[in-house]
Amino acid sequence: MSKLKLALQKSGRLSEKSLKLLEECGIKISNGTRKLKAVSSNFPLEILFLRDDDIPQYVEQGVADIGILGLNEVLEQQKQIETIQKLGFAQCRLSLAIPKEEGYSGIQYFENKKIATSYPEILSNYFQEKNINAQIEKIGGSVEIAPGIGLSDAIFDIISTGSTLLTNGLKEVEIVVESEAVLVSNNDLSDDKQEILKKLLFRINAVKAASESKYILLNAPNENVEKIINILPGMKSPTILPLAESGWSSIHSVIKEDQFWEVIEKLKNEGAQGILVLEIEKMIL
Ligand SMILES: Nc1ncnc2c1ncn2[C@@H]1O[C@H](COP(=O)(O)OP(=O)(O)OP(=O)(O)O)[C@@H](O)[C@H]1O
Ligand SMILES: O=P(O)(O)OC[C@H]1O[C@H](OP(=O)(O)OP(=O)(O)O)[C@H](O)[C@@H]1O
Ligand SMILES: [Mg+2]
Repeated sequence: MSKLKLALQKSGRLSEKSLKLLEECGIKISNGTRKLKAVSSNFPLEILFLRDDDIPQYVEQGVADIGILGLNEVLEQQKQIETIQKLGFAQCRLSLAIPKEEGYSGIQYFENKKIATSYPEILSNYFQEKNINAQIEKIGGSVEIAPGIGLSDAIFDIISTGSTLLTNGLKEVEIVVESEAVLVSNNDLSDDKQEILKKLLFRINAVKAASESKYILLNAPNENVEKIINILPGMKSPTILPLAESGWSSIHSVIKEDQFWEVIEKLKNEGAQGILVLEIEKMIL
């Protein structure tokens, strides 16, 4: 039976979380992660550990069938591969940043300026779109240091917390790309490999949905149940069970992580008590 070949970053920002995702999908990797190749003992998957920059090329050529890497790298390399799923980790953005003491009134600032970046393709496309003529200086890393040493006027690089910018006396002025880890695939997978990919995606989606949601239980006086149900979005509709104490009900539902605090606030205002919030391990929609 054929195996699906998955390329992961060998070591770096994506490695640990990529392996954790596989683990949460119930996929065991038998011979450790130190080697450059590993196989799963309970899923038809073979794993190749590579530099993340090499993944698009290997997936395009079919050396690997699928891969996990940052959307930023996928967009920069423009290979003939398909981006099939956002994975919800390694969130960052590709932004333009300038020395913090400089005034900034808009994208025209960059006209005739020199910008250091490891993402020249994305940046030159962006400037072309905005009709800006600028000089792009490609460098491999430590981009934030470039203005400070007189190599460039500005930078275009990855920002997450902004602390690297701060340390180097820079400020973010334009967000160009919002990025996160994605799953990419070769364009011509065989039918049996597509079947395996479908099974893998089913598991990934269950893990992802669960991590984006919480299970909520609360008690409420019966006369407020109607109002509370309207606040809870839920998967279908909430479960309502009578409490031993008459006139009270227990309500169970699922809420989205990003609506969480707002929903809790409203529930309390409608008389909800004993609110419990639980992690969900897997969620099959
Ligand atoms: N500060 C950050 N916060 C969140 N995600 C980040 C951050 N920095 C980078 N990333 C994401 O993680 C990916 C890998 O980053 P990393 O720094 O490990 O890459 P690398 O140095 O190119 O590694 P490699 O040695 O494999 O080529 C980036 O392409 C980006 O998508
Ligand atoms: O906004 P921040 O949270 O400070 O993150 C941004 C920094 O993170 C990445 O570098 P990383 O720390 O991975 O080191 P690297 O330059 O060796 O890749 C990126 O290249 C930025 O320099
Ligand atoms: Mg790299």
